[in-house]
Amino acid sequence: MKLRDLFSDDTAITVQAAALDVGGLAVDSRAVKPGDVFFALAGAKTDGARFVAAAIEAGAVAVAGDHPPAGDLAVPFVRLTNPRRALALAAARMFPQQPQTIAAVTGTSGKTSVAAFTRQIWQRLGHASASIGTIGLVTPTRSVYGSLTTPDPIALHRSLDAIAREGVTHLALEASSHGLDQFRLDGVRVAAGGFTNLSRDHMDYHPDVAHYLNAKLRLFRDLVVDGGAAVISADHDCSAEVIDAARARGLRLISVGRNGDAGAGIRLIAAAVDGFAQRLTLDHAGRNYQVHLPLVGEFQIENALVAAGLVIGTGGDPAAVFAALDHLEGAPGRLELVGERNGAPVFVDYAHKPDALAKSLQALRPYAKRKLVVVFGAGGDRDAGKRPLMGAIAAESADAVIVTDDNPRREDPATIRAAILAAAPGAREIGDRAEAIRTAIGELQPGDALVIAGKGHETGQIVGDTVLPFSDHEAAAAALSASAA
Ligand SMILES: CC(=O)N[C@H]1[C@@H](OP(=O)(O)OP(=O)(O)OC[C@H]2O[C@@H](n3ccc(=O)[nH]c3=O)[C@H](O)[C@@H]2O)O[C@H](CO)[C@@H](O)[C@@H]1O[C@H](C)C(=O)N[C@@H](C)C(=O)N[C@H](CCC(=O)O)C(=O)O
Ligand SMILES: Nc1ncnc2c1ncn2[C@@H]1O[C@H](COP(=O)(O)OP(=O)(O)OP(=O)(O)O)[C@@H](O)[C@H]1O
Ligand SMILES: N[C@H](CCC[C@H](N)C(=O)O)C(=O)O
Ligand SMILES: [Mg+2]
Repeated sequence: MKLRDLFSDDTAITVQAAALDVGGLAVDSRAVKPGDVFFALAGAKTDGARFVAAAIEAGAVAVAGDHPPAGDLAVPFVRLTNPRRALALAAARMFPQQPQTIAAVTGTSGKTSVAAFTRQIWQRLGHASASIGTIGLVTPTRSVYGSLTTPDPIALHRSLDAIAREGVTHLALEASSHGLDQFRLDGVRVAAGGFTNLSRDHMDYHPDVAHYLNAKLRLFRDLVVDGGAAVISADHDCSAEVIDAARARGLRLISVGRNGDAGAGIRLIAAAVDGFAQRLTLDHAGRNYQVHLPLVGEFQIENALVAAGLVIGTGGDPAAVFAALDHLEGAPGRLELVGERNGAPVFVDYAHKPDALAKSLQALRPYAKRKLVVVFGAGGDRDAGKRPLMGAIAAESADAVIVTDDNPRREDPATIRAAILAAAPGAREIGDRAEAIRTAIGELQPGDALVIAGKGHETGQIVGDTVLPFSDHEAAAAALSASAA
């Protein structure tokens, strides 16, 4: 590919540079291969411009960025006003194939679940379907774990091209606020955007909630294609603002939930817990549908309806879509029932932020006739403000609380636990997560319910820079079999 072909026509490039052959794109000097264009990006920790010499040394044939690096440059420099966006658009040109139908979902909680549900519904409707997000890339034939919820644009466009060539026609993507803010999804042809909810998260990255919401609104303002669909949960304080953003673009609005529009949207008329499932009555386009949703947790109704809306908004037959909800499987580690002791159910959940923890405990209350027990912690090198909030929520909504470690990273784990414990009177402290899980399971009595929150699908405990193998699923299984012996 020629350098010229990577950029929009209004990008100034000398005639000589325009004809350069380009082999690939790189944002990290350590990943540059001979023939690559190096994008020097100013980041949260450092400035890519500092690594231009290293990139050229590694074989970069051109450098792109918003300011030329100091000193003489041995290769052409392409000046860009928005290098992160230009990078994503260049990646879309370098990896041109995409699944025909792409839906993206944002919101503080529920993205992974909605992406998984959307993939499952499409699959049941007969489409080769994939999802990309926190649990990685999942296609009909393979599952590949990735470290980011929304991958960097080079990795993302490479994956889109690869799965399209493998025959995947439908893709559900998670759009994180970091991903939207950093233009990681630009260049993706998004046919439908989904929005679940907004609560406190990532306050270590976004200066305030307005900035956080604005990042999420980029999905509707900038990314969904003209004439595309906007599927918005209508039951929250922020819903009206999101709906306004979608309307301003003239997108086809599908509002869902108790306040959803029963015409174009999906209105939840009634919901009742039925064992580890829920019975729903829905109205859509003048018809009434009965659904048996095989999932625990009221919040999963929101996720299922957003997913249904995304499939309907991209052409799915409503009756087939609602019938497919009866077969949904939860994403791994999202209020997943992993076993029971003395008749008390044990769940693994990914609640690692205040609202998710509140919703998770609220969802499990009907299953705890005696004590609702929670084991959780909070991540190091992440928003410290959420720690006391989560402590207070646990103390208020659970009957027994064990505070433990959850990826302390470079922070002192005891300090993190202390911040939670200060707001959770009566809570016990057991730093070692396996021991905390063993203790909680060992104490379960008939009528209790336990949720082990915060790590969900994760398979490691990050201590310092080391990832120690750890899985709540395995720790719970070991404790359950030990207590049964
Ligand atoms: C804070 C953040 O989001 N950082 C992302 C951002 O990095 P950055 O540009 O700020 O990085 P930086 O370290 O300041 O470096 C600046 C530039 O110098 C380059 N560099 C640096 C060192 C070097 O030797 N050579 C070199 O070229 C870097 O590659 C980078 O381009 O852009 C990178 C490329 O896209 C991302 O990999 C990186 O994600 C980091 C690893 C991260 O941990 N992000 C998390 C917080 C994140 O994005 N999370 C969200 C939400 C999760 C959720 O709630 O579900 C996600 O989507 O996963
Ligand atoms: N619609 C919802 N409303 C409130 N809480 C939810 C909702 N959906 C899921 N949760 C809670 O949030 C946790 C994470 O759910 P999920 O992984 O689907 O969301 P996510 O937005 O992808 O989260 P993350 O940003 O951490 O990847 C669940 O385990 C549950 O505790
Ligand atoms: N994507 C989120 C996941 C947090 C999961 C939790 N287990 C933690 O480590 O805090 C983050 O990186 O902030
Ligand atoms: Mg996720």
